[in-house]
Amino acid sequence: MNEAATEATTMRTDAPDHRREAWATLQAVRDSGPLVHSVTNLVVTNLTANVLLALGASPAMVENIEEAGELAAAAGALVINLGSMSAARTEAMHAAALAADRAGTPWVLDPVAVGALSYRTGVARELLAHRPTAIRGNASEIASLAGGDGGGKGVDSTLDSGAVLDAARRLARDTGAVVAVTGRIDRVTDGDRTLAVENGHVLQTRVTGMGCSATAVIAACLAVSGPARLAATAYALALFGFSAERAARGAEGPASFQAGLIDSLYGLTEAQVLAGVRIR
Ligand SMILES: Nc1ncnc2c1ncn2[C@@H]1O[C@H](COP(=O)(O)OP(=O)(O)OP(=O)(O)O)[C@@H](O)[C@H]1O
Ligand SMILES: Cc1ncsc1CCO
Ligand SMILES: [Mg+2]
Repeated sequence: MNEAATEATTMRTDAPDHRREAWATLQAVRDSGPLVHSVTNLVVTNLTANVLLALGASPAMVENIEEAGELAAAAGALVINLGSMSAARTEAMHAAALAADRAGTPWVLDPVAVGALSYRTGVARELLAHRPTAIRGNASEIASLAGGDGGGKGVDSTLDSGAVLDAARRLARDTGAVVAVTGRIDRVTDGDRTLAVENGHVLQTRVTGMGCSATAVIAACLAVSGPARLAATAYALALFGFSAERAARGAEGPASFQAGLIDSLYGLTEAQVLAGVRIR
């Protein structure tokens, strides 16, 4: 065998089979039904709970200071989403993230509109002290959280995910978190390795809370994944994006698309995942 052929064989042998692993991750969520605790925003709470149920996880939205830490310690994973802020929610976010870190509960930060609004930008930076397992945001949010000028229009991005890859890698190295930048192509990095997830549909930009729901799916996958956190984050985004592609085929517009996405996640089969997941 010549050198090039040997290398190709080695690469094939060493490369994880992302499609099979993505299916195994979905099966693990369905089998174990992890409890996913969310401190999230007022817009997306119901959608996020229904996405998690369709996936096979068990959602609980608890955001009062008296209970947030207790649940975070007991849960399989935690989401902290900055979409709706108040002094009381900030306190509950800190209590939940602190408890998760102490208990070893994987937790995911969704830095909604960070960069666009200064109060929550400060809160997001403080929350990093509780060592998030993953951070998922759009390109403007991730660039801003990494310390740059990310722009942003309220909760929407004004940048492309590919344009902020260096910032994402830096944020991952600085925090120890897996960083996922979503957009047409999702980029997932641990600061060293980077995966690109090519699943998704443009209709996702016409329904609120698609990013927030993607964050919750990441949390559910991290609850069952063990140490392979970079891959689990990419699988979550691929499963969610592929479900969106399937839903878009039968949709008449954003409303039927949203309903179809929940149905599509619920019904995903092994054959569909093996044919549809696109990660490189
Ligand atoms: N142009 C696009 N084509 C395909 N998929 C997309 C596109 N834009 C976003 N997505 C997908 O939509 C989901 C949400 O990503 P997005 O970056 O829009 O999040 P977000 O801005 O945080 O959303 P929100 O704040 O409304 O929850 C991801 O799964 C992503 O892959
Ligand atoms: C529209 C909106 N406003 C605050 S949070 C949210 C949901 C999408 O991030
Ligand atoms: Mg968002």
